[in-house]
Amino acid sequence: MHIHLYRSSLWSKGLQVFPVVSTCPLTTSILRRTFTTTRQQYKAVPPKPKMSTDATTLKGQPLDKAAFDALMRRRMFFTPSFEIYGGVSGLFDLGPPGAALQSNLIDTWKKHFIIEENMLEVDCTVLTPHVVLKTSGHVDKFADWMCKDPKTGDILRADHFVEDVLESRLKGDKEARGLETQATAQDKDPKRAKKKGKGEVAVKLDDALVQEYEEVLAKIDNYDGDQLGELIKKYDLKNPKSGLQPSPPVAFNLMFQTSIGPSSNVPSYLRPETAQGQFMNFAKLLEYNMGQMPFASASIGKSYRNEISPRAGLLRVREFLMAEIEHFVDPKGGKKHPRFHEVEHIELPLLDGPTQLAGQTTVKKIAIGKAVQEGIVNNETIGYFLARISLFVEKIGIDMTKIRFRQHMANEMAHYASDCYDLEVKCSAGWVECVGCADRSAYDLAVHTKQTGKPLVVREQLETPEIITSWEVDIDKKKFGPFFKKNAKLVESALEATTQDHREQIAKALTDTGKFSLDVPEMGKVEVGIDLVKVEQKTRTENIREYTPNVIEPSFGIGRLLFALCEHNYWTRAEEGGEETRGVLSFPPAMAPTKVLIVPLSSNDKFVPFINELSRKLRAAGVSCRVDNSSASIGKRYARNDELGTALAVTVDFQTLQDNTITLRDRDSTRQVRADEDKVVAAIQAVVNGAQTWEDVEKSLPVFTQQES
Ligand SMILES: Nc1ncnc2c1ncn2[C@@H]1O[C@H](COP(=O)(O)OP(=O)(O)OP(=O)(O)O)[C@@H](O)[C@H]1O
Repeated sequence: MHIHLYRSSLWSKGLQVFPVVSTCPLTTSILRRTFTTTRQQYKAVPPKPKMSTDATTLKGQPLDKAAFDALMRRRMFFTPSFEIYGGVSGLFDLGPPGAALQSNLIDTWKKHFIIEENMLEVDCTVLTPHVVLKTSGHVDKFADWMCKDPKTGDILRADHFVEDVLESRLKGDKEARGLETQATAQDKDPKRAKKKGKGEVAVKLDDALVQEYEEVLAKIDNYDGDQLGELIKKYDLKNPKSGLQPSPPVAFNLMFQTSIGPSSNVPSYLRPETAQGQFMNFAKLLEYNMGQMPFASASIGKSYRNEISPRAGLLRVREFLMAEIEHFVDPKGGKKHPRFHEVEHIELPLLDGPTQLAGQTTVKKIAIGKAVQEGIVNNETIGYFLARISLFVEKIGIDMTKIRFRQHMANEMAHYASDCYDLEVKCSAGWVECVGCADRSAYDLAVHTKQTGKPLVVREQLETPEIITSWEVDIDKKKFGPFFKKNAKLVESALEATTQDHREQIAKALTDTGKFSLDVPEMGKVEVGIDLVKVEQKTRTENIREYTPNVIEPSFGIGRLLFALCEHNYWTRAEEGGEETRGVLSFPPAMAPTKVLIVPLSSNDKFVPFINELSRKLRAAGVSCRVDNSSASIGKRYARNDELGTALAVTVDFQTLQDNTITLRDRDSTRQVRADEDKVVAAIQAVVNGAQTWEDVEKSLPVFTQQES
């Protein structure tokens, strides 16, 4: 979650733009596992210690990252795009289970947000003209800091570079201290122990320096380019590849530029977020909503960012799916939310800005109602969405002990935002921002209104009329038109878009000098005389209140959630006393890529009509199923599907042909029940739609015991 800092801290700075091309074929490692075992013998076992990392699996085992990654590739959850040509860094395709998991995630998202909150879903274009993104500030300011290795030419994202080197030094310090303790305990010379470390990796640091590094890392998102440059110099941070300090950080704009049409004269970009399309349609959406406020629009679609250093699989890529909500709210009255009372009791793990500024990462568990009351969260609407985000990630199966809501620090926050909390999820790659939830204030609607002269505002009938005093622009059309000729409309639009403060300044300039200077976006500075325009303060009675709504924006990265979901639901089991372990992905049934595996005992033709009929019934019930009639043993077929996260398995055997009974197996416990086909189909439906758990099924249908080998 480093981009916001640099992007936001660049809002007021000039940028240099560097093209970055990076290709990096991804290696594929495949772990083959074979086993024969019985269902009673399965149990969670830790993987071989040499492969362990700090991260843990669903069952608290140390995460065997290599085995997890191999499973993701082997079962084709996702795969590098264009791999037969060597791949392109930061581009991935989803395979069948990954695509199905993504569909289920989106489906749950739509139900949880769009349907539950009556949001207005839109689907806007990816291609976005230059003027839109220039106005929104992205052309000038949507950038990260990058530096270059003077010898190897490596392009490094500056904050990642600082972070990586400091973390590696801290790791080395820990190792050196560990070795020292070990050596002291064994009454050996600690210096000898230290030598066991590799270069920088096992060097003991001063206690004060350790504290300094930890403080820098705690607020790594809070530094701008100059400050990152200073850190590189101060701590003499070197690229391990060359042993040299990289060049001072410069800003790199992350948008992909293109042009629309054959003449290439309409510059445009691939959108870096879906939000702008929603803002473009604000006035029509408000009308569609019959002028009623508050309301929210929502959009699911691809966004594109030319990331400096894509890494960690799906976590930082150059093309990704976003699900974004723009909730439009009246800024008057503290941005209350009509349904806040429904969520105010929900406790959320919050890491607020002041805690981070103090160099700490302590999370406070606090009811969202209290957090809003105490001002830890700025307003009810943002609080409401934080709670709803938390309920959503719980529903899809994220491990709730591995989440936190981290507030942006003042420097990190975009200048238009009054508050911003990210949902961060702990993965093997550390804490990863999966959802941003920002209060974008009136910024976007106001800048687009100013640029286009189209009022993106709400007009509200007032119960009691208001007496308003305001600065009004009075144009002498007879002189104005002939004076500005074809540019008259442009100058008039720029005048109409001026704020009250600006008009007051114009009035003063007219009184003092008889003229004023006006910025017209398409023309630059234009001088206007008092003979053409007057600006005076007038008083009127208003029956209508006009305001620009504020926007609260929950913004979800679907790929990051998908990856976190896989990691959090992964664990391994093995036969008792055996060496072999196998992966299981324990997704909640509603998220499972395939709900049911159908396994005929053998390839005997007699099973075919029954299997066809069972598949038809399951499909008719809206339950996805796959038949595995391969020649592998039943145990192997189950194992393959445990790795795919398939929630349930039905076995069809010779007894089925006699009495129409089938067995139903639960992926997580490997336990089975046996009952009449219709009863099993009903149980499957109940488990998949969340009406029953496996325990409920075992209470209502006879338990069945059989070997899985
Ligand atoms: N390069 C990326 N790859 C995958 N997902 C991304 C990427 N950039 C952003 N996202 C997702 O989109 C969401 C909203 O985008 P936002 O602009 O808030 O991210 P960000 O703060 O720029 O992220 P980061 O700081 O990690 O680059 C993020 O929470 C994240 O889930």
